[in-house]
Amino acid sequence: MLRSGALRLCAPGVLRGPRRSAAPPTRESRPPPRSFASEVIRVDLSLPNPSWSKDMRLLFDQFMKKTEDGSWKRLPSYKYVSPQRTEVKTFFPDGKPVKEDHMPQAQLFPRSLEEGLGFEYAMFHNHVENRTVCIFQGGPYLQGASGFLHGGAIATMMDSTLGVCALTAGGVAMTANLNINFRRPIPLCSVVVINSQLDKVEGRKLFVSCNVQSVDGKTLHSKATSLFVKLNPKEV
Ligand SMILES: CCCCCCCCCCCC(=O)SCCNC(=O)CCNC(=O)[C@H](O)C(C)(C)COP(=O)(O)OP(=O)(O)OC[C@H]1O[C@@H](n2cnc3c(N)ncnc32)[C@H](O)[C@@H]1OP(=O)(O)O
Repeated sequence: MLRSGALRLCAPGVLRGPRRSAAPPTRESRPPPRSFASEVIRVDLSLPNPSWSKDMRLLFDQFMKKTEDGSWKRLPSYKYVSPQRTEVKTFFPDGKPVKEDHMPQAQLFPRSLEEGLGFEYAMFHNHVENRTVCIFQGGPYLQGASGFLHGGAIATMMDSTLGVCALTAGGVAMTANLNINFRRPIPLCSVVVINSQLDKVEGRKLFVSCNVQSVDGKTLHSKATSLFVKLNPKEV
């Protein structure tokens, strides 16, 4: 009952079509060929698509209005991060470079599922206030308890939002610690707002926090505090 109720919130068409079956991967889900056109690689995925629900579109439009005076910026987002580099230097002296053969398959994890089925999101950043907001619609492939989002999927989006907040303020950094309290479950296919902020900087340490709320702001779904550590400049 709950499950079907939650799924009705999905935009029409999200659960239709070959995606439900064990059909072969679509062109979109296959690793890009080496000659993958750069315009395909550079598709900005933080723009509305047909899988977005009405709530998601309304929120997106509200935040786009906030970008008009320049205080907020929409952050573009891409699936393929470094597709044309054949060998990528890691940030660690003892880290092995990513091998040439793996790079065409490398995708940003939250962008790796098909449209509407996994993570649909857009982020906005306020440079003055050091805040990043993510509007997030979790699709049917992110189910944990029946009808609700998996905690790992929620953690992924919290980490990503906190990461963007920390990275935008401090440069290259990685999550050292992430402390989450899950307070209320998030119905599958519903939309939530992740509000993150930079709380404190101590040397290389960036302390950030966030909460996850329902669109109407009445339900606090989750809260987190996190530490990001800027990578040692000698190692970058
Ligand atoms: C283009 C697309 C973009 C897309 C952007 C998308 C953003 C996505 C973001 C996702 C980010 C991730 O998931 S990252 C993946 C998950 N994270 C990881 O795999 C990181 C693994 N951990 C590490 O590699 C390392 O521990 C580091 C880099 C975090 C820190 O190592 P380090 O550089 O050697 O620094 P270290 O000396 O240990 O610590 C520095 C200071 O931080 C403190 N510190 C370190 N760890 C902790 C800790 N857990 N809790 C408390 N304090 C800590 C130390 O006490 C020290 O304090 P003091 O003595 O100075 O006071």
